[in-house]
Amino acid sequence: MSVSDFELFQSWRKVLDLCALRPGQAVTVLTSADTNEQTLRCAILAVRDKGAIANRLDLQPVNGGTSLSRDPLAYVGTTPLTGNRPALEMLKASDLVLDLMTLLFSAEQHEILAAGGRILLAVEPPEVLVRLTPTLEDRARVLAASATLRAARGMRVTSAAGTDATFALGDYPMLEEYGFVDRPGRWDHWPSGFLATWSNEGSAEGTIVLAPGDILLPQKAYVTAPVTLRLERGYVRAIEGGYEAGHLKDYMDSFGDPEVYAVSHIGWGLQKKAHWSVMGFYDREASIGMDSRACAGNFLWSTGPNNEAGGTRDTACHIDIPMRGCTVTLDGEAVVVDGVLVED
Ligand SMILES: O=c1ccc(O)c[nH]1
Repeated sequence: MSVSDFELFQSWRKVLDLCALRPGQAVTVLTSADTNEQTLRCAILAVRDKGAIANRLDLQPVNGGTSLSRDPLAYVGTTPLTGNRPALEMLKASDLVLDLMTLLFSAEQHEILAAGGRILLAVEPPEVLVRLTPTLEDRARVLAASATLRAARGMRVTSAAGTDATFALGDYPMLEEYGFVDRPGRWDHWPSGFLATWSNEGSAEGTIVLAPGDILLPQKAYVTAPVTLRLERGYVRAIEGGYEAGHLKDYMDSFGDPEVYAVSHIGWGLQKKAHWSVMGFYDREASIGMDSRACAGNFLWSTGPNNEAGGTRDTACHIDIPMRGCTVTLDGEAVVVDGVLVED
């Protein structure tokens, strides 16, 4: 059900406080055809309430006639900023960009961050934003886990369903998502609360078995029967199973790009306010499924691009796969056991 403007305004104010937005700074709210009007309205009110400048940059949508899904994370890499230098320069000149459109996995996002910009993505429904308003405790939990992951040289994931996969670590930076952007050059996503990195190129090996209840995004599907993915030398080399395996393969093959089968970011959920069940209550297009990506104790892995981590692979197909009931170890030390976070 809906939240009031006042509730969403209050959440925006908390988030902008956590972003250390100061009076007189320039904020650009980036919008397009699918931007939620209430989120936009309350964001601008909160920016003005902080005494900052509130600009809006509305761009024409792209990819709609190419993508097979309306989910903004289903077709990544090209955005309304691609080839749009005037718009890019406005965002690079802003102290804070509130992305209500979705720039994730784009070269333009990197150019803005490299110029010292800050970008906060916020495209979930207003009630999800309010329910998952970030806190300093979320940041503390993500950064503590990040210190452990940064020091690790290997990740192993196992499950009762038959998953046993290994990934070498160390070549890529951390993807620390806690819901606000507290320093220049940082991107984050509200709502979130998870940690990831990329496995060293060519190192992902083993078998991942999706068990009933594991999730495919952007399909927004809980798989109902086992789907087995064979990993060799950093790529998914085979997808075995029933209808859901075929549907996943058909969708990935539709891009006509072998790079879609590369293993992308790997990590685990740390958000205790996020719930596995939420996706089942939403129409497929009503949410991008951040509860599934962030809920504490999941193993979240993905396929496709690595440009977000400074790599050169910018394939447009990105699949996120949050799994339950996994055990995740880093150099032999467990951070998740049977789908439950190991708490210090
Ligand atoms: O916040 C996000 C969302 C999707 C993704 O693949 C990474 N981070």
